[in-house]
Amino acid sequence: MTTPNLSQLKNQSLIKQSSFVNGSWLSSKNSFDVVNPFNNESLLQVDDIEITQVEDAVSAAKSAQQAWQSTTAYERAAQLKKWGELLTENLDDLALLLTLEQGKPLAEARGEIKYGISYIEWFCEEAKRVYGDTIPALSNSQQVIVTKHPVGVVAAITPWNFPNAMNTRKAAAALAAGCCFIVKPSELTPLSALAMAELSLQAGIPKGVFNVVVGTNAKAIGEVLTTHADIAKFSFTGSTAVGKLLTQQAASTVKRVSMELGGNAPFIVFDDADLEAAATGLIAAKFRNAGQTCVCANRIYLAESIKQPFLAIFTEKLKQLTQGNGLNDVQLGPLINQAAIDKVTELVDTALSEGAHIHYQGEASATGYPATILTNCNNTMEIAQNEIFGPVATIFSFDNEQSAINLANDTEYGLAAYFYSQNINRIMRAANQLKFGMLGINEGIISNAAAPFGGVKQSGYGREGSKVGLDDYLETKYLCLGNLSY
Ligand SMILES: NC(=O)c1ccc[n+]([C@@H]2O[C@H](COP(=O)([O-])OP(=O)(O)OC[C@H]3O[C@@H](n4cnc5c(N)ncnc54)[C@H](O)[C@@H]3O)[C@@H](O)[C@H]2O)c1
Ligand SMILES: N[C@@H](CC=O)C(=O)O
Repeated sequence: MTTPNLSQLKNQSLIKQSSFVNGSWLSSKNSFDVVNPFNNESLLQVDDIEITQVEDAVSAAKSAQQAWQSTTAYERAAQLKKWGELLTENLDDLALLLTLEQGKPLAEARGEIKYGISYIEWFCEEAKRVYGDTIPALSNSQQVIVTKHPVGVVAAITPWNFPNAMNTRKAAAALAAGCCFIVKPSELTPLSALAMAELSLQAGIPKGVFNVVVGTNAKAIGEVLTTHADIAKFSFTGSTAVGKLLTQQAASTVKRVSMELGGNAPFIVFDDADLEAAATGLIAAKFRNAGQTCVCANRIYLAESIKQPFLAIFTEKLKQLTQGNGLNDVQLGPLINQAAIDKVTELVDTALSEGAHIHYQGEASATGYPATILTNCNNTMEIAQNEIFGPVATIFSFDNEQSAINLANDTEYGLAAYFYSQNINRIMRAANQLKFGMLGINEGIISNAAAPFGGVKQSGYGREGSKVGLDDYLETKYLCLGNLSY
């Protein structure tokens, strides 16, 4: 077994132990441990930011805002490009750091870093495409022009499950639009964000433009970031429960708000599906990051007529996945911490008491949860209405197309949904009726910087990535020029 250790990083300058504000590394009185989820050992102690230092970060971003928004889109794009290139040069180290603090297998960590970089690459191009409008006027003596402007300082809070990409997806859009940015990553995975800050410094991004505040007092830090009058926009990725609270807080100063929240994705296999392709898609959609992904399949609806053959193929594929230390050749890493294991255990135990059966269960490492298939599930079970966030596939069945769609929509969430069918008419009927922001149709992996990522219902609002991804960071101004004579 490989011994997890930060000393394995080739570029030791990526290992940072304190918040990054105004181009400098802050020190504070208290510190906290960043723990490797595979063995629960401390990787590093990181300074726990003081609240006055979070306020300093806001002041730094505010001071840098005018100069940053006065740069041309081409200048901002060049700086972002350099940042992205440095992330690429350090891809191996960033992936190792990510696996050490988050646990996902190294191959997935590499994939996440590339995915994170793809947002930087995308937004440095989109920066050059912030267009306005001219609109036909009400009279010949008028000209009507619409211009776009950065909203101002942006603050963000991000989760532990994608410690790189959830930061670049927001930061690259904000910086490209001309907004200075402060992010509070999860206290469970601050090291990836701090390594990104070091590379922003090396890329020459001016001080105050990109700031990272790390600390354990999420509530107090969150209060500053959601209520400070000098922050114009707040962007959150995390659970729906915390998102609701932060939305309320941000209302006190009427901030622009984006919410990328939890999901409860249905995965429907219709009777005309290619079963082999559907089982491969389900392995990807369910077991990516050991099931700890907002778009992970959470409820698997199988047409009664294909249930047994599909389960046979799916179970065989699942048996091939190995679990353990993400630094070794495994497909399933640990869960993030004991609380996550306890939550999955409780959901499974409750489902069993409500009538579910264990169809398959693999072996788990001490800090993982075994890959599990539960059959005989129904929508009234607690496990059907909650994000499992673990490697547990819950199997439901249906007898006709409309009931599958109705069951899939029977959730307060609306992030992603998946379905497999080879009938184009059915595909269009289902696509039109499913109430989700993103659909994987005969596809289990939908992440793409060029596509609009986001949900409906209690999965939030706003879209990240794509040609609309800059909109949340821009104000629209209407200019009505009158009394013209020409
Ligand atoms: N929709 C998306 O794009 C997307 C992407 C990734 C994760 N998620 C969701 O994130 C959740 C998993 O992440 P998590 O467990 O880190 O979520 P979480 O909501 O517990 O925490 C997210 C962030 O919020 C902070 N936080 C927690 N309580 C806070 C408070 N009272 N005030 C201010 N900040 C607070 C945490 O420190 C962390 O940085 C899942 O629900 C998942 O679906 C959604
Ligand atoms: N997996 C998502 C992030 C949510 O967890 C993505 O692909 O962007």
